[in-house]
Amino acid sequence: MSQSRRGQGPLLNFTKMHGLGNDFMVVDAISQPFRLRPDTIRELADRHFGIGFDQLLVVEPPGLPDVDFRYRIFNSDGSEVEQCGNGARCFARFVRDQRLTNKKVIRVQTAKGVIELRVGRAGMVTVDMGVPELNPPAIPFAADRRKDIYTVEVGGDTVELSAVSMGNPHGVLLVDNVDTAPVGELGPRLENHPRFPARANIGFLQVIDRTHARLRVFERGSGETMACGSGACAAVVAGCLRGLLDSRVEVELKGGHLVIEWQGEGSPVMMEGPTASVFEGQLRLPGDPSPRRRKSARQGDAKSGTNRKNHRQRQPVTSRP
Ligand SMILES: N[C@H](CCC[C@H](N)C(=O)O)C(=O)O
Repeated sequence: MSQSRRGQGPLLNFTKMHGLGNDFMVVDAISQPFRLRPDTIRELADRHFGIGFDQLLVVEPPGLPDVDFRYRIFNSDGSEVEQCGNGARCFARFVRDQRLTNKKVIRVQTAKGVIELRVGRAGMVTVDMGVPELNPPAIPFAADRRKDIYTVEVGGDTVELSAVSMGNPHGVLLVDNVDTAPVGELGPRLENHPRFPARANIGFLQVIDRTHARLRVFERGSGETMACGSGACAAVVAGCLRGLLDSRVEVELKGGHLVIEWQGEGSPVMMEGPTASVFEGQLRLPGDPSPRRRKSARQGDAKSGTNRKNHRQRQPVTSRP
């Protein structure tokens, strides 16, 4: 955290967790006030100057009658997103470790719908990731009609990919060998391709046989990660649509294996995998302006709007009242 931003604010308790090396800072925003600006999230995500994580996961009180918690997800670039599969498994373990619930079936509200987390033995968690969305406008992906395989022009090359939403957008390419796939070169170009107006997570899928696959994912807002749960789900959907995979697939990612099941269109994708809790920490957040400065700022605002720039500052991320 930059020297000038060193915290004078409140202490924030957090837990560092991962799902197959896809790592998270997890915050209970029920038992403690939570307020982080996107630029602070970026600083905390830095693996040299901050805590270091792929995503920040926030536990909030439920916003709907039939759910247990609200689940918010922020990429390391500070962007808030709709879904994180590996994070959902860690979320389930976190809320039980923190005694926020003793349920083994936990319903959580995400930005794109409700998902169900089932806690198993030895840190294993199964997630009902919901029904994949294949209609281009809902992904979102620019196409005149829905196809199983799209042709996309990128930087003078033509690639074929499938487009799937698991609540978050994914493009999935078929490759002969993930070890030699152009993840670093094609990943960022497709992540930011204009046909993905909300950007996208880009999966590179190698089919071993009808029940085994290998996958690397260049994630939207975080770059290549050791594993991507929603990416594994999207990749199995894409492989099934292409007639290459059966309904139950073991997906090998850099950080380990997930089991993905999908019975076909209209049915939910089920993901099973491990969770790990690494350490607990405390962080002193950047202080707000001192009461005196804050008062003068208010006066400034009240007086002449001289602090108008303050109104333009991007709103901090705060837990819902
Ligand atoms: N980068 C993703 C969010 C995290 C997804 C991934 N970590 C997972 O396990 O699903 C996005 O912007 O949609």
